[in-house]
Amino acid sequence: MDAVSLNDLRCWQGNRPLFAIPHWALPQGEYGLMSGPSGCGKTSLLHCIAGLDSQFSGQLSVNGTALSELGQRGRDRLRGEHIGLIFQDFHLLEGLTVEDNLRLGSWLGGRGQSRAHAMDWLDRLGLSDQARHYPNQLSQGQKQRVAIGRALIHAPKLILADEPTSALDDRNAESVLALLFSEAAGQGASLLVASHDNRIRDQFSHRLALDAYLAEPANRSGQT
Ligand SMILES: Nc1ncnc2c1ncn2[C@@H]1O[C@H](COP(=O)(O)OP(=O)(O)OP(=O)(O)O)[C@@H](O)[C@H]1O
Repeated sequence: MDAVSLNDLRCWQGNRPLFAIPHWALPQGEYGLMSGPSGCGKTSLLHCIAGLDSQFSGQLSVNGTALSELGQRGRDRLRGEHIGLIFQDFHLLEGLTVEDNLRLGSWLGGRGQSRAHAMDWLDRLGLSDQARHYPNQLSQGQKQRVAIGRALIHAPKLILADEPTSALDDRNAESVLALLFSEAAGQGASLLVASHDNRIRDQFSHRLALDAYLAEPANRSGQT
């Protein structure tokens, strides 16, 4: 079974078609990179896969479940239980400490909100000293790590990461990517990263280049 399967998938923003993908799949347990220029629709597609956006037609399946057959509540449940989404702008809750952002992620994912579990994660993320800090007291790299921890603390089977390295220098980009790979491997999860960061391209064996499928100019075909 594939972690993500797209067939004859068309996505829109409002009335504007973004792209049409004849077929693409990410096998379970593997790592994929979705690339394409700014504004081509990478975030839109990640949000469709996560069940946050339903502006698509065709078939989009996550771990064998067709999203079009689920209502909003079913998509929310699928995301809560099986998907970890790392937003491009982190979306950390500014009024909560780092520790409480993680505990909230654990609770939303149905894993309770144990302090020990959150502290264990903060240790793995190298953020134990920042447990009582608020997001506005963190660097970009630290915020990225909190966002990763919050998305992964409930052990999702599919990890979706939106531009996780683009705002980071080489050293931080490398360490964030290493963290994503090691956590995905440790949890037996599949990983789909959306990025136009060419530094990370060669590290993925499965690639979806959205440039090949843009609605305008006319579609070309091709899976890289
Ligand atoms: N809420 C929205 N309302 C209207 N248009 C939107 C909205 N969100 C995105 N768009 C438009 O949809 C298109 C795709 O946006 P999207 O954010 O998915 O692209 P992207 O490839 O992720 O871009 P980037 O690499 O810059 O993050 C863009 O042209 C954008 O302007």
